[in-house]
Amino acid sequence: MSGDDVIEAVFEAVAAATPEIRESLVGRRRYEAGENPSGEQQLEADVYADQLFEERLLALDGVASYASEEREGIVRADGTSADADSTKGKTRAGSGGDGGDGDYHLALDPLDGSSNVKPNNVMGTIVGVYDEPLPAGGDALVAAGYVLYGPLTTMVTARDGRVTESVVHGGERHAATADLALPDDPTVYGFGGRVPDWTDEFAAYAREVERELKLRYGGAMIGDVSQVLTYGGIFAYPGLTTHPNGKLRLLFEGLPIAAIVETAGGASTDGERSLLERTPEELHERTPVFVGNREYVERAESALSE
Ligand SMILES: O=P(O)(O)OC[C@H]1O[C@](O)(COP(=O)(O)O)[C@@H](O)[C@@H]1O
Ligand SMILES: [Mg+2]
Ligand SMILES: [Mg+2]
Repeated sequence: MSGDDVIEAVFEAVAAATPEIRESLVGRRRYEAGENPSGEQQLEADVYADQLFEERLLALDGVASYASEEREGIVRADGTSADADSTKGKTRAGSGGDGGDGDYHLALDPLDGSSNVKPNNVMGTIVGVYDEPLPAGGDALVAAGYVLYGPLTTMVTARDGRVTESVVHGGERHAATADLALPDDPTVYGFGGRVPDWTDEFAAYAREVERELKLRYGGAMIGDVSQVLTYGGIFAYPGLTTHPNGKLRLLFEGLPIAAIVETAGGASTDGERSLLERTPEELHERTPVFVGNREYVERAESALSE
């Protein structure tokens, strides 16, 4: 199986699981299941989606391992697992012992914005396809995609320098926009974190942006980034005075979303450099995230360096 075929099979399997994910929410909307490795409350829906994707994706030829925001360690296709500590600071040479025959390693946020399930607002699924054992960096990210569970189910994928949006119906993708690009005249912004926890530098930047763009913030990164991809603008979950690395996870959220936005002609930063230049030291490492039109990303970088 060629690399392209494996990536296609991964996206196809993610799309095929979406009717079951939507259906699963009916009975799993309110029940809390524990905490994830980042110390956040998990819903039963988070756990269900994680298990479903693990099962479906590890069954694909060419997939060596699976990691997700909802579990501590990595599961390999050969049935072995590695805990998060044993992956810390690992050397990235070769893939021997990292999952058997497959060349691809998947990092998923099974349900992004799952706190939106209770109020019945949008949420997503994020997938990053890496050609090195996890935790790998932007240079090893060969494809990325997300599903948005909104009034429609849509899927956006980035690979080979192109971003495609599809409508998913009955678990199958129907191409809607073959070459998605960020609009040149940005109109929306969405910033996460409590305003009192913003740094002075970020607050000053936010004041400027507020005067130029209109607020669109829904509490699921995928929904907020979809606003930016559609209308142009900037999404940020900045470092906070209380949490300098913000909330979002580099491997599961920051890198795939940066790859999608950059491929669509936009830019990303952690405040200092493109997220795609980063390699996480740890599986669940957090990072500030800024994605959107280049002008707004560059202005964020200069505001934060003051
Ligand atoms: O509730 P807040 O602080 O606004 O945080 C919202 C952010 O948290 C997230 O929900 C975190 O993702 P998960 O739901 O996958 O943990 C992002 O999607 C979103 O951008
Ligand atoms: Mg998330
Ligand atoms: Mg999640």
